Amino acid sequence: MNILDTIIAEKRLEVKERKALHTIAQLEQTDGFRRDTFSLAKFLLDGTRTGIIAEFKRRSPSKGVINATADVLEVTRAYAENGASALSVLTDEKFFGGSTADLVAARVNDIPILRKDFIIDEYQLVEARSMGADVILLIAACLSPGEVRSLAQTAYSLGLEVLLELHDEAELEHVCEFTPIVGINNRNLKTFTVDIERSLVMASKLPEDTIKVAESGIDKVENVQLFRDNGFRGFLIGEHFMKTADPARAFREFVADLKNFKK
Ligand SMILES: O=C(O)c1ccccc1NCC(=O)[C@H](O)[C@H](O)COP(=O)(O)O
Repeated sequence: MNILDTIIAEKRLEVKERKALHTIAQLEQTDGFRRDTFSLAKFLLDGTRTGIIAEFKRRSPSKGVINATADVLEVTRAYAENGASALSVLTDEKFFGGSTADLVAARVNDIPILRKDFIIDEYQLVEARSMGADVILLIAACLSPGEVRSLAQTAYSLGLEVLLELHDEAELEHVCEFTPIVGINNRNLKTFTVDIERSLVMASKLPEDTIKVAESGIDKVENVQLFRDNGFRGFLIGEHFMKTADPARAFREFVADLKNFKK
């Protein structure tokens, strides 16, 4: 069993437990359902921001503890105020040290928030809306094409957008009319190897009007520029900021370098 299989097996148990705590009807009564959601597609396409989807990630299966002390409010505010197009907030506790509370805290920011978790059940979509998310992640490596289609359609009916994550050519069959935003994960989630070229290889294989997002292993402004040159509008970056003692500062410096690089 690889790490992704382990995470999904745990997630099935977790979702079962969470369903016993709150019914869907109860979640639908929460504040999250009374707000208008922000559109990730619009924020990525409008060109006034960096395209960076800045991630708040405390730890990961591949790296262990990344940052044990970072404050979610301070870091996500700095991301939002300095040009992030969206936030990605881990809500998985067991493997990433995230929580619902982290996403709720980040909701003070007026930019789209991706609930970064392992979505396998419609109940998690209702939870995502309830906690204040605007976008959910669907990972092709742990869902069938039919499951992606069904979950994505339900997400849109709840006012949520979808970031569909692919890694290789075999997963292209997961793309459907409900997944206009597609991320290419440069990290193989089964082996943890990172190959920044993955996004480039996959770019030309996606439908032409896809809003393309490069994910993982991005630690240089040169990477972002190369992805931009190849038609990418979004860049999901976590560890490069979170591994430092001051992720807010690391983000500001990265954005400044990116602006200078363009000149
Ligand atoms: O990062 C891991 O170890 C991992 C393991 C299993 C499933 C998912 C995993 N990571 C999720 C991601 O791909 C990243 O959090 C995201 O793309 C940001 O990547 P990075 O900039 O390299 O932190």
